[in-house]
Amino acid sequence: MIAFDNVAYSYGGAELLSEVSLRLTPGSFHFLTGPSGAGKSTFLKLCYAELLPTAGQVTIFDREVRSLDRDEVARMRRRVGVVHQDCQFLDHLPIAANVTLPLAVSGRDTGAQDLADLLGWVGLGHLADALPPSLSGGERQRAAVARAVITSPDIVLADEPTGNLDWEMSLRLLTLLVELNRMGKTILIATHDLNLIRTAKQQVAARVLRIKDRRIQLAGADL
Ligand SMILES: Nc1ncnc2c1ncn2[C@@H]1O[C@H](COP(=O)(O)OP(=O)(O)OP(=O)(O)O)[C@@H](O)[C@H]1O
Repeated sequence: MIAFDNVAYSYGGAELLSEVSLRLTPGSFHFLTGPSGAGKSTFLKLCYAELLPTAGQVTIFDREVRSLDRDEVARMRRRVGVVHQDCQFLDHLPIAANVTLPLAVSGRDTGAQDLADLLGWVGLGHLADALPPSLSGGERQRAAVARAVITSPDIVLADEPTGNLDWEMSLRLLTLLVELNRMGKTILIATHDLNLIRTAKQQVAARVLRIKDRRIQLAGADL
């Protein structure tokens, strides 16, 4: 589904990531962990061609990312839902409009019932008309999950989705991501939160990737 072959990435200076070779297979559940500044967000951006590797090959849905033209990148991105670290909502639009934005920009519509079902699933049915600044951190993150999955993506990437949440809210968010995985979606979550990883591993066969010394390795069972 996503394959890295001997990938390196540098923002211009020294390499941040080197010799990264790994596969995210369909239906898998991965965490990505590592110290602040290690390159977790950068790795996620390589997974949806927001960044192109400076060496090696990244293949998404069987296509090497450098071979994709602009339309093909746009089509590929509809199959990858991203929960961004800072949510990035349009504050003047209600939550319902923010959540459906990825469909609206590609000229598609959402059935009212589908939208109501989706907002109900993330526990925001009562906040469809609310503006983003009035939501709590946990509500914003759940809206971000709804927005990431409105296009029915095959893969969901989440960048520190529980970063500012208390434990109860973190668990609620984790439950949504585990449910998505049970629906067959491939999940990758970048997080510092080792408790979240341990809790997830009791619910799902999650594997843990760790960035260390610019390489990404599969962590042992100790996590
Ligand atoms: N656009 C950019 N230009 C130059 N350097 C960048 C850019 N984006 C990120 N970096 C640097 O690359 C390094 C890795 O950043 P990245 O955001 O991928 O790390 P991270 O592991 O996600 O960190 P955190 O856990 O703090 O979010 C950092 O040192 C960062 O300052």
